Amino acid sequence: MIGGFLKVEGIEKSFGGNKVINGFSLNVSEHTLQCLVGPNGAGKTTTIDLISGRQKPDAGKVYLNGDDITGKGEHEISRKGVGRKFQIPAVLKGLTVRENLEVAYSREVNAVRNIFSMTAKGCKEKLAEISEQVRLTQRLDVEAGLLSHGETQWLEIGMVLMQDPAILLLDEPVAGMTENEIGLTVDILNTLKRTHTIILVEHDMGFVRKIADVVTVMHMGALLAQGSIEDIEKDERVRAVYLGTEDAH
Ligand SMILES: Nc1ncnc2c1ncn2[C@@H]1O[C@H](COP(=O)(O)OP(=O)(O)OP(=O)(O)O)[C@@H](O)[C@H]1O
Repeated sequence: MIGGFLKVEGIEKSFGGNKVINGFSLNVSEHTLQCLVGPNGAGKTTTIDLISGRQKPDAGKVYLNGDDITGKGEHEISRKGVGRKFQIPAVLKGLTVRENLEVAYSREVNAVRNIFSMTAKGCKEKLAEISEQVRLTQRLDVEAGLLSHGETQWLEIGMVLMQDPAILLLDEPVAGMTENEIGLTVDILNTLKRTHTIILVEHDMGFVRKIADVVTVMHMGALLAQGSIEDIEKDERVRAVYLGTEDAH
């Protein structure tokens, strides 16, 4: 499919009379990694909330592969293939990495599953493939509570992948990681984007430069600019909103 795998059209959201998303639109093509950047309070996380169903838009539309998912519940949107990883890990610390991945697989719900993947794989095969993708093959029998911060984040990505998402939403996945872990995350994401569609909220432009196919800049709940990282870094309007903030590195 060319373009428009996820379409957000003119969404709006207010909290207590304060309009934080103001007619924002987004168009994400299949098998691309699109980074959502912008200064603090620009509305990035709220946008992810509106796509994933955690919040409902006051106006506008959200389509996944042509299917109108606007205002639907979080679970229904998740079943339709929107996989979300939160900033705070939700792994079960007393279970091993393998068990966490198995639990994530069994959470996957009924007949609608695999709607986007033509070859439904068994849990074992899938677990082997995904643990390889998130660099945890050597750690499968380790208790999740003993993992490093970076490994915990990768396990969470793996758990979302076990549910066969059509699109993956990641909110600041490298926050708190070491340089080495960030480097490995770059490799993981650059491999994943060949087979997955990913929207990633990020502050660190150095990281964005290494992974993004398309960069979308939000400012005050609206689209400020969109393009390749080179275009974005040259854009005077983008420079102006980042000027004086520590995000611009
Ligand atoms: N549930 C909520 N209730 C009230 N205000 C909210 C709520 N969620 C977000 N906001 C406000 O909406 C605005 C946008 O917040 P949001 O978290 O989406 O921005 P962001 O671009 O992700 O910022 P950051 O980079 O700091 O995470 C902020 O002013 C925030 O305080």
